[in-house]
Amino acid sequence: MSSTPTTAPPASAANNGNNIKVVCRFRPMNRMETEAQSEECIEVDANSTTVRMKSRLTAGGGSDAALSGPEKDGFTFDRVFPSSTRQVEIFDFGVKGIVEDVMMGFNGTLFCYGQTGSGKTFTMMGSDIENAHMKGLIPRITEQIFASIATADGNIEYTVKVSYMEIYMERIRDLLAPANDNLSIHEDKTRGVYVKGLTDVYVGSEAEVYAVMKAGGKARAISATNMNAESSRSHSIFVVGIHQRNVETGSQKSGNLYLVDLAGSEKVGKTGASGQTLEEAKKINKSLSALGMVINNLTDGKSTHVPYRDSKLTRILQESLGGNSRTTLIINCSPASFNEAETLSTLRFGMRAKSIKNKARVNTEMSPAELKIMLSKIKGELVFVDTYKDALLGEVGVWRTGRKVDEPDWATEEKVSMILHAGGGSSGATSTAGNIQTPKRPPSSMLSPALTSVSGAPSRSVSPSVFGTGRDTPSISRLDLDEFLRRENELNDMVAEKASSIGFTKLDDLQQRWDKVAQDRVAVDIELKELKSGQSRLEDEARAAVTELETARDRELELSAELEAAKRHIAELEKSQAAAAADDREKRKADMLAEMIAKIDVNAGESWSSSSSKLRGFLDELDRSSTDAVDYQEGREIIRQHLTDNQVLLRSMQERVRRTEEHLQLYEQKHNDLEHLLTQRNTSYEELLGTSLIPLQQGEKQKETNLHDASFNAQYDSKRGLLEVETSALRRRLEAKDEEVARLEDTIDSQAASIEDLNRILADANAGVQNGQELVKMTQELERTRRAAETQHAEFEVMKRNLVRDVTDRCEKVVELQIALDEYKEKYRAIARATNAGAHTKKLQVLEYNMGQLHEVQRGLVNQNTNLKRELNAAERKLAERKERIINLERLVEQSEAQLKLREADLVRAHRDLHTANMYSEMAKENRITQGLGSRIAKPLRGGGVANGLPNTSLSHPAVGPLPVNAINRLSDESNLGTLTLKFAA
Ligand SMILES: Nc1ncnc2c1ncn2[C@@H]1O[C@H](COP(=O)(O)OP(=O)(O)OP(=O)(O)O)[C@@H](O)[C@H]1O
Repeated sequence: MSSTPTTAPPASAANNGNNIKVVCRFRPMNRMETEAQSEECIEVDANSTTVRMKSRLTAGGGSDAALSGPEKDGFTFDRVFPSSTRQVEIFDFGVKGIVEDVMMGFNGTLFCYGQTGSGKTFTMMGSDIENAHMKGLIPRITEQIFASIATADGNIEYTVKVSYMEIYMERIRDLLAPANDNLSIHEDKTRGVYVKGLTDVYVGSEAEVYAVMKAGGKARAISATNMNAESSRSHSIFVVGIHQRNVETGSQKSGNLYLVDLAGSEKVGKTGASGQTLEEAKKINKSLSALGMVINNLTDGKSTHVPYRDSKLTRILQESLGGNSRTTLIINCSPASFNEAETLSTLRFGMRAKSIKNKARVNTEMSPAELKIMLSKIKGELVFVDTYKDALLGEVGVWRTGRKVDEPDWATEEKVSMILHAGGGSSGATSTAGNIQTPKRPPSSMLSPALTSVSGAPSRSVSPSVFGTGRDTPSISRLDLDEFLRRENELNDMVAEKASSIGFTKLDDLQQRWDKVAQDRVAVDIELKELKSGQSRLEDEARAAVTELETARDRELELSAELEAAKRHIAELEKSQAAAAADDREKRKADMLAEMIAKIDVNAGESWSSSSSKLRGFLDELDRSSTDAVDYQEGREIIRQHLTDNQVLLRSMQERVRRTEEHLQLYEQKHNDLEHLLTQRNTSYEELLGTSLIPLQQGEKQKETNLHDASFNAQYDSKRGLLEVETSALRRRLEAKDEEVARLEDTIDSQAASIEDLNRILADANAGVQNGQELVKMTQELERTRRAAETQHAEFEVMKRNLVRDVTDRCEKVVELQIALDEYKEKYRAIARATNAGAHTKKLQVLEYNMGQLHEVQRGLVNQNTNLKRELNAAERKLAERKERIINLERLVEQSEAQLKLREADLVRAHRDLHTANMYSEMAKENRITQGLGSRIAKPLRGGGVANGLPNTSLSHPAVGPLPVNAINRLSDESNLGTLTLKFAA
């Protein structure tokens, strides 16, 4: 029986032609996106077919003008489902039609594409198969299939089989027999592309399908990434094959439904993939780019080659993309701005895929009767064509001989048809299935004008599943094609065998590596322990050093404070010493001055004061004598006495005047000397000027002379200025002295005058003792004298004060000099004392030395600490490397263990299969098959509807009788299959 695809339009193609149906689904924002405070970056149109990106990321420049195509107008799909969409809505819109098509004998594909964590698995499987709301598309598809069977024509017998595989790291793994992890892809004319050796499990109910799904799901490669706690690391493909046979006519149809959950494309930076997950990510991204390339080449209208063979995924999906399949693509996206770039890329992928055109056909196999009818029909057509051709050739032959064929004799289809009917030939239309007649060619005499026989049969079109697109190898002949496919399959087998044998050899290697790894691990553990103890020792040392350092720092701080206090104390002492010294200095100065002045007054001051006081006493007495009646005799004695005193005073004054005059003379002398010196200088200058003029007149060395002259003049001027200043100062002092002398002379004169007056008064007193009137006169005279004496006294006081001030100034200077000398002496003594290192200095020195020592210790400790830290870092680095190595080794060990477990499971399963097979072969031999058919045995289900289309509540098995419920118990013991809802008639 041959399979003949027919070209009836599929149910789901009503609105969509043969294009792939693309729906877009957005999931709700997840926790990571909410935490990143992402915003919704998309907006869906009211008609739910177009989605726009809100941001300007969609174009390079960002302005609206820079945008074009879908980036500007939005991405339009068959339907866009927002985040709030329920699973059932997706199913109703995107999937139901495909299942109907598959039930009609079409191939169907449903696949989910999108970035990692975008909800592909959620869409395909759902979060809970048993939850009516949360279950995904595959469970719903399963339900629909069995529901369809339940309502199908009772003459139709269905068999449903499922298989489950994944493409992990570019290897095809049978999820129902995970040990088969490197299956090869084959292709032949009738089956198209298929995976050789993939386990098929016949199922009779949804529960059985779920059990298979669960069993296979457990074997899937899943890892946790930053983006998804359960990220699929492989492309999974669940295949449901539905075969139907009309028990009356014997015609058969079959459709395969591919349910593909692609692994998510991922940016490794975001997912944080490393090590194994990084390798997986690379393979995933590679196969997804191959998928992208296939879609590009299918849709760009230019490419002549579609690279299906570039990856296992595209090779398996070859029929689904541009081939014999009804296909729905669900693109899953995140609505969050956090994943904007990925969403945009997914939308672009969906847009491209939308323009892929498929050529879906019903895969039907006719019954022998139908084939016979068709054969006879074709044969009749063949006879007609041959006859018509012969007639035409005959006519052509006539024309070629140059004769004419009249129009009524021209060969036409009608005539040929009439001739055939007249001759009893059949076009096949009259044949029946039971009585097929081969149409006979009419005798050539019936054909005009001459017939020649040329025969040929139309060739079968090339298998659409392989070359349906006419793109891959358009010119290849059928024989070449068969040879090519045969060879390719052989090679694929060889490759798979080789890979498996390598796998087994690897097992031994792995065992050895495991042993080595275990040994390494022990060594590493020991090393690790040593390192850890070394690390803790270092840490202890570091801690001790830190404590020591801290103590040293504290001590240093204490000492610093002590030093500061000592310095402060010294400064205060110095300050108070300086203040005391200043006080002392002032005091000493005052004392010395007083002493000096006292010395000076001993001679002059005292005599002046006593003379002054005596004079005052005399004057007082005079006053008294003017009022009281005084004894003239006594008065005369007193006056004489005063006179004598005054004469003594006068002599001393005269002596002083003489000394002053000597001084003056000395000054005069000095002045004259200076004047003389000045004159001499002037003379020498003039001489010099005279001698200097001669070379000037000679006109030679004019310049040097001028310069010399100028410098000489400058020197001279400055000297002269100095001398003049000195001279004028001397002059001023001379004048001051002159004035002083003049004043003294005046005083002396006035004193002399007063003495003369006194003498005269005395004489008068002596002469006119007896005359009272004379006494009065004398009193008046005395009064005058007294006043004059008072004036003199006052002047004398002024002079005395001036002299005293002058002397005091000089003494002050002397004293200051002496004090300075004393201070210098003291300093000298202090320096001497300092060189002897006094106790205080010693203490300071000790402190400073201690400080220096402490600094040294601190520096040492800091260095030690740095070294310790460096060592610690190195140790930690080493430790981290060891840890990483251990982790790698452990990972290797885990992988080896997993491989071993798989191999073991495989072995156990093989044993069990062998056992079961033996058992069934025994049972078959004894013709005692009553129950326990393995799930690899077909379990035909009869359509639940009656032939006239009315529903029938029982499904029947035509031959075997009641089918076992536990057909797939082998796959999942724990699955609660329940009782089959479909009945199988005996
Ligand atoms: N429409 C949705 N409603 C609610 N939760 C969803 C939806 N879509 C996805 N999720 C949740 O998001 C998480 C990731 O989804 P899922 O595992 O299906 O992503 P994925 O695309 O298959 O990722 P990967 O490619 O990494 O396998 C899951 O916890 C899932 O339950």
